[in-house]
Amino acid sequence: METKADNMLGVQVTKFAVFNETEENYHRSVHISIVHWMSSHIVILILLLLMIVWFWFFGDRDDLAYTLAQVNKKQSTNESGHSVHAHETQKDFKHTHSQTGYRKASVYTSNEMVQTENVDGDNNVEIRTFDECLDIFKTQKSAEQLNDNEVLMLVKSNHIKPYMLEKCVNNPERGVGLRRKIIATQSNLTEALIELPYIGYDYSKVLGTNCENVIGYVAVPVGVAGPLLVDDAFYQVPMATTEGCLVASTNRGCRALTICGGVITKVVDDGMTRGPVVRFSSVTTASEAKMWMDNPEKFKIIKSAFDSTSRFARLTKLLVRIAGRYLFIRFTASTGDAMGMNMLSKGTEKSLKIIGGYFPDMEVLSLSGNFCSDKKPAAVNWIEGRGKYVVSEAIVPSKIVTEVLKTTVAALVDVNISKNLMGSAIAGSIGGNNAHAANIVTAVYIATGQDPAQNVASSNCMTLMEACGEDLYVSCTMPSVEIGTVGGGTSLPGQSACLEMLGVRGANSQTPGANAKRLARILCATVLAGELSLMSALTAGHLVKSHMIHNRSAPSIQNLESEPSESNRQFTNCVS
Ligand SMILES: CC(C)(COP(=O)([O-])OP(=O)([O-])OC[C@H]1O[C@@H](n2cnc3c(N)ncnc32)[C@H](O)[C@@H]1OP(=O)([O-])[O-])[C@@H](O)C(=O)NCCC(=O)NCCSC(=O)C[C@@](C)(O)CC(=O)[O-]
Ligand SMILES: NC(=O)C1=CN([C@@H]2O[C@H](COP(=O)(O)OP(=O)(O)OC[C@H]3O[C@@H](n4cnc5c(N)ncnc54)[C@H](OP(=O)(O)O)[C@@H]3O)[C@@H](O)[C@H]2O)C=CC1
Repeated sequence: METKADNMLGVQVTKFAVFNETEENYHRSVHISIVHWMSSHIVILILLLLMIVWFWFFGDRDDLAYTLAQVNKKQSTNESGHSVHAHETQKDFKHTHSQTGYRKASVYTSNEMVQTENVDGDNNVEIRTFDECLDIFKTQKSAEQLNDNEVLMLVKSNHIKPYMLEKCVNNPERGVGLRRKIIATQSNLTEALIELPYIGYDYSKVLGTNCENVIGYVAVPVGVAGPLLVDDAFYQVPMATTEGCLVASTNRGCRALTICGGVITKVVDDGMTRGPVVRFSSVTTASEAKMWMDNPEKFKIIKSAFDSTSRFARLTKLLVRIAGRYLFIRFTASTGDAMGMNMLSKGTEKSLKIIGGYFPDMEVLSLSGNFCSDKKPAAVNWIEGRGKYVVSEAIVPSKIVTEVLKTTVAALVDVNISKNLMGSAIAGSIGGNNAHAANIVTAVYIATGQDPAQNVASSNCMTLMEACGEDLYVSCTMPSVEIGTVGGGTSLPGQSACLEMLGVRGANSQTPGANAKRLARILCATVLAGELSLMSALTAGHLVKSHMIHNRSAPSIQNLESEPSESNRQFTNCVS
């Protein structure tokens, strides 16, 4: 018979309860167990030391730092009953390996990312008096020398605005961490924030450019579609998405297009727009002002004011519409490599001041009067264009249509007419004569730091398919691609890496605007790839099957269903 008992060291001591066992025998068995326990731990320690030495010389030290931090964390969790102060641990990572702060952040477990477990600050750190802290803050004009508790005290007393924390402590990441503590306490969000990472991001690039009141960042997976042959150059196109199947599909389109000799693209027009609304005292002065602005000589006066606001923005056109005593003036300008919305706003404001000098009764109601039209569905962008006006085309041999796309030329042409032309007409669509241009536009926009809200007009697209002998002629026309390689989110670390992949990062020093145009061409060619693949899947009846495989096999989704359907089970089994 055998029983087990736990001793104080946590070692399980096996005690043989024999009826005639003596006290001495029992003590001997305890000693033997302790010696066994110690020797096995010594062996583990030696192995650990050998691993450290190996990693130090041959391995990725960053991973080693991570492993050691895990061990430390476990120890301190055991000792204190709660997790270690993650901030310190992760700060060490950043110093160990400059590039890894960013990389490691994505593999932190929930507990390592949490900055809110001690929401009132560090209780072990001494706090100076309120007056002392305020005096330091005021004389140094900075809260850098104050500890977290002291900074939080000044926030509570309204001496530091929570949205100014980064500036006040002169440390963007510390500022973000402090803000998380504040909102965790105020709004009881400690648990909610656990899985929102914030460590290891270069917030110095964000401040004043991309986001305010920052509490972290959301990671989006980036897939790659390619190689795609566009105008005799090969590209690997980054796509940030959470829609399983989208990258696979675009990749299939890229494969078909690249085998068949690639895509030809052209940018046929280029001009970002801003359309203010102004009001006059009567239709008489409003119409006089319209005629004045339509006069090419007067246009020169407006242009000179507009162009003075930027080294790159150049006014090319004015489109003036009258509605009673209101005028809607659509300013169009080329904007170099920038998408150009800030530039257009700046130039338009200056121009309106000049126009106001000639028409004193003109009242500027709003710098944006929705005639631009930015981030809203509008026919004006479809008809007049906005940003880059791009077209792409390819001829796909019938053999590739059959072998790579698993369909036929006739079926594609047929479904393109009934779905993308007739179906969109029936739906009353404007700019939506396509299958899923928005899918590709949005994924590339998120990856490359474009303004994702501009997927509205940027996704305007007409997909055309025709039989060309036995082969397929396919084209995409996109009149309003709002895109840039400088400004906005394009200089953030991950986003600029994606632009670099395409060879279009930043400003083109020789020909300003060439990088943005190239990016627009690559986008239009990638849309063509996406259109080709989805249209093929639809004609072949493969849409649902492929989404069950690529879009629904994560365990998290399966757990949502108590009883998986027969088809789900079938496809999940297929994948595993
Ligand atoms: C999923 C496929 C591509 C399978 O398509 P398939 O032909 O069965 O795949 P395959 O295994 O024969 O591979 C063919 C090629 O596809 C690519 N490919 C294949 N698998 C992968 C993968 N895992 N990762 C990367 N690339 C992949 C790859 O290029 C591969 O070539 P290979 O390199 O093997 O020689 C196909 O069924 C498909 O394209 N389905 C359509 C899915 C789609 O386009 N979804 C988009 C979203 S739908 C939507 O949101 C819009 C909608 C539908 O509502 C709009 C509307 O109203 O129309
Ligand atoms: N204000 C608004 O109405 C709206 C703003 N936005 C936001 O606007 C931002 C984008 O504005 P945008 O005007 O594109 O960018 P920016 O505001 O960043 O302006 C671009 C800056 O880059 C400079 N620059 C340097 N090299 C070049 C080059 N080769 N080509 C063009 N510019 C160059 C420009 O110089 P210079 O100073 O000489 O012009 C300018 O200062 C995004 O964050 C977007 O989300 C979006 C919609 C509306």
